[in-house]
Amino acid sequence: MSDSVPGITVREVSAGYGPVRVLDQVTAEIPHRRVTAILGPNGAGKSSLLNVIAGTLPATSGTILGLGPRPPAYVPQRSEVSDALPITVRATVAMGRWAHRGPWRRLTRADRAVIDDCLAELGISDLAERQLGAVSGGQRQRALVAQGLAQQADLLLLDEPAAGLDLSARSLIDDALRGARDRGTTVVRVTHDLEAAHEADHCVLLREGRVMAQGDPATVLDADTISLAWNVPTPGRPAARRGTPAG
Ligand SMILES: Nc1ncnc2c1ncn2[C@@H]1O[C@H](COP(=O)(O)OP(=O)(O)OP(=O)(O)O)[C@@H](O)[C@H]1O
Repeated sequence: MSDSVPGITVREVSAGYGPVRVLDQVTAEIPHRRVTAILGPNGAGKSSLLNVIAGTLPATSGTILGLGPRPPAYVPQRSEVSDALPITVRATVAMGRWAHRGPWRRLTRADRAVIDDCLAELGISDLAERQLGAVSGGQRQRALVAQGLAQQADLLLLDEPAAGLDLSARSLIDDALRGARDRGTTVVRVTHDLEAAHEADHCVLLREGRVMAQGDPATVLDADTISLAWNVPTPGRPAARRGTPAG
């Protein structure tokens, strides 16, 4: 990796909900100024790990090293955002500037330029004056990603930003995340999509609250690892059995 700046280190982090532990001694590297995909089967703990990094789910043990002084931008799953909010698409994206301005301060010309750029980057400029509740789910999702980008944070965390989107919307989001990376942002996205994980610079594969593998997606995501993680058969071979040690 050409970048010598240290990334974020998740060190032996455990976390859960009440007495239930859903992350168990997770140790992972998040390289600086790269796109990292967190992937794994349903319930593996992906969102929980993202929330621990975001600081919204406390770790019961372990530490996160290398977080900068500025708060991260966090883009929630679409399902967590009400579509009944009486707010336009533009105002939704403009909220991303609050981190810089506070909610009641007037937007500057520079803020408006950032908002316009983010709307354009996600292909939703023509929807800017529509109510958030009056655009499609996929368009709303893009507005949330645009809001995250508009924060211009050092660390951008996204929980399944492309879930349920069509091919062209997915590729807009992939391009936008790579653009943010190229401008110096560290991007972490939760995904179910193996293709999106392959597009990332780095991946962390979780299963049952533990890191199963991490590193370069082309190396990590081989057919045997995928088969073991999701408990599905490798083509031409019987399914790997749950809990069976590799090899
Ligand atoms: N608020 C909560 N209260 C109690 N348990 C929770 C809560 N949120 C998640 N869990 C549990 O924690 C575990 C990990 O959930 P998490 O959402 O982190 O997994 P995930 O890998 O993101 O799953 P998915 O792919 O289904 O979105 C699951 O067993 C889930 O049921």
